[in-house]
Amino acid sequence: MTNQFDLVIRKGTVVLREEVRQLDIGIQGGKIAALGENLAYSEDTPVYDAEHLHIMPGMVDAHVHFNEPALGHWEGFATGSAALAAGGCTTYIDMPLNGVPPTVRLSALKRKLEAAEGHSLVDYALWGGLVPGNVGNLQELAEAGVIGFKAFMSCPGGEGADIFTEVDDLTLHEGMKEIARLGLVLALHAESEEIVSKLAAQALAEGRRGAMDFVATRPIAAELEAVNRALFYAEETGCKLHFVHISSAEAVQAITEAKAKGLDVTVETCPHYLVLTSTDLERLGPVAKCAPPLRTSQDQVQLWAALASGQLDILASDHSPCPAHMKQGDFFEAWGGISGAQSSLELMLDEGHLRREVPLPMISRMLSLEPAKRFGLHPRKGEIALGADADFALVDMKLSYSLQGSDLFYRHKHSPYVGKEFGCRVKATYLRGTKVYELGEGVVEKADGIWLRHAAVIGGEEGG
Ligand SMILES: NC(=O)N[C@H]1NC(=O)NC1=O
Ligand SMILES: [Zn+2]
Repeated sequence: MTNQFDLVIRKGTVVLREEVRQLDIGIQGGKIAALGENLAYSEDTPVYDAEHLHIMPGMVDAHVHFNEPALGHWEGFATGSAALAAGGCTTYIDMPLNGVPPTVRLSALKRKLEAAEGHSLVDYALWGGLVPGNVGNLQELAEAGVIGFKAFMSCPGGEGADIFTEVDDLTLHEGMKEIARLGLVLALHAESEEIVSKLAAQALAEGRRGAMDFVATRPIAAELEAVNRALFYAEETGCKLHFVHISSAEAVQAITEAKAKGLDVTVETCPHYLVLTSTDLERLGPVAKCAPPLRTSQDQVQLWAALASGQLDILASDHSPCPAHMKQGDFFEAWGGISGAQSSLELMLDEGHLRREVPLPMISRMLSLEPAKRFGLHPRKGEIALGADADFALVDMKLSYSLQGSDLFYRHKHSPYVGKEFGCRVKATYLRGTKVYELGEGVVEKADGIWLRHAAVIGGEEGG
């Protein structure tokens, strides 16, 4: 019997949840309709020959900052999602800050959705924000379809009168109670404002403005203190937590212990903490400035060990772009945020799998499955399985290249990875069975990405 498929991706090395197998993938109506060793299909079926390629689930990047509305000249949905498509990412979750207004009330969510609609090349979900004064707005945001809330425990920086501000402890506590009631996850940027602001003031007063001076103002202790404080409130309130961009094995350990105690908490790190160090910050300049900052190579070894032992749940880019001129000047004035989203999957395959032999299903779990599950996008997104969306990154694991600025699809073509040698490369990306990127051809023109709401809250319906 032959099946009728819209497309067959033939003989790729497919990264499944627990194993890697050479399989054909039959796609019908944008979904994975068949997975098998020798699928039968009619002669006129379009076929993509993937015999020398690995097929990963499209990355689900739970942490990007696209700057619309209002700051689209930093990065917009069109350019940001094009970069993601080129990097093998098929779903992203946009953070509630670095656009104006920040996504902290329903009217702002509507502005965000208007900016995104018709401009995103891949699918997206949205975070709402928790800030002082908006605990009463969380319910309307949850009902409208945000997948969770994000709060900062240290000052986020940014522009505009309607700025995203860090939470005080009371807001954090009250917010957690409300978010627990709503059943969603609170994502936290965990650095102690008390510690980092005082250290920064001291450094500036003493005229210390270099890379290492900046790093010293945001020590691991500041991360660990904030993590422990938040865990205390989580235990009090029953709120589910997700710690974004954790930079130290010490903080990962504290979170692991909290999990063992039964707290519902997950931890994310970003490729830049695994690939770059504070020495690279000195060498590269503010293009590699982020918060928490890059750590030492010894810290990085420990973070890899934490990853290898299965203590990390999610890998996300924390793509926080800005115009190039904002990455000039001294380390305290320059924008804090790395443009890296296009490279996340390649970085993890290259540095994690090719160089350190982390198994592919494990990498894929952190890039795709866990974020999809944690934020209500699974089973539609996150893995290569029957019935799921046909979202794939097709990767040539032997194609090495040196990343050039001209390869980048960002609005501003700077990244700390320009000049880096990669041992593998994304060859093509498929979103719901449609090719959205192919190496050499670039990205498609048509922006067919749709807004995804939280599956458990809305029943898996896409928005509109
Ligand atoms: N405002 C903002 O995007 N901040 C992000 N940048 C960064 O390096 N860490 C962050 O949390
Ligand atoms: Zn961020």
